Amino acid sequence: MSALPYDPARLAHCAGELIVNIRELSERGWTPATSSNFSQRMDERHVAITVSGRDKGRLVEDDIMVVDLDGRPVATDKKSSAETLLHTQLYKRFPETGCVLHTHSLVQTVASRLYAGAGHVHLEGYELLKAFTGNTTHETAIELPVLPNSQDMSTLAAQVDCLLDQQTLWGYLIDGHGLYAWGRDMAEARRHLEAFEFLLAAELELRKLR
Ligand SMILES: CSCCC(=O)C(=O)COP(=O)(O)O
Ligand SMILES: [Zn+2]
Repeated sequence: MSALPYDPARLAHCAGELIVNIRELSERGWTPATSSNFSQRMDERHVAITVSGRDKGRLVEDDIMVVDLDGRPVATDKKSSAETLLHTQLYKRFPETGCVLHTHSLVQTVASRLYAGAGHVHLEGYELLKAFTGNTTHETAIELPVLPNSQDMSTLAAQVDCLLDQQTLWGYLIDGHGLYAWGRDMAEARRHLEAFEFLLAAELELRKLR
């Protein structure tokens, strides 16, 4: 009988799924220099999340820890991601959210710089917009928000909350920093992350050609 407030088998399952997926994203160069962080919901009150400062391409099971929905470590003295609050705010707000992925690819970072002034990236007319849950046609548009960066996670989380009050979102950029994307499970969050990456790359390519 475990004295832990969560199911350790569920943590092991989440850690396994996170590590495999993070390694694949890392191999694409999306997690340079220990950047990026990742999480999965374990149950109504617990989230499995990456430990802060680890090389995300070389994670082992011990690099995944548990926090509650307020971002407090549970039954561990490990330090969770510096950006834990940006994950837990989504789990707290949306019971259906099952996975949050944050990466620092070159495309995401360059796009965040170029579109910070506008405050969003307008993505329209692409077949790949159908990768976002809820979209059934290319004849649609998405405004991907670009938030000013901050070392104060409460400031950033408040800005995200403001956006979520106004619109349905599957992701946002932070200026000079990277991309957050999420979904109901790993497969959906990854599809959203990969779609944003592709669409941002397409927009950057078009800007070069125009
Ligand atoms: C060296 S990257 C700076 C921090 C960051 O943006 C990031 O994504 C990684 O932080 P963590 O604490 O989750 O390792
Ligand atoms: Zn980051």
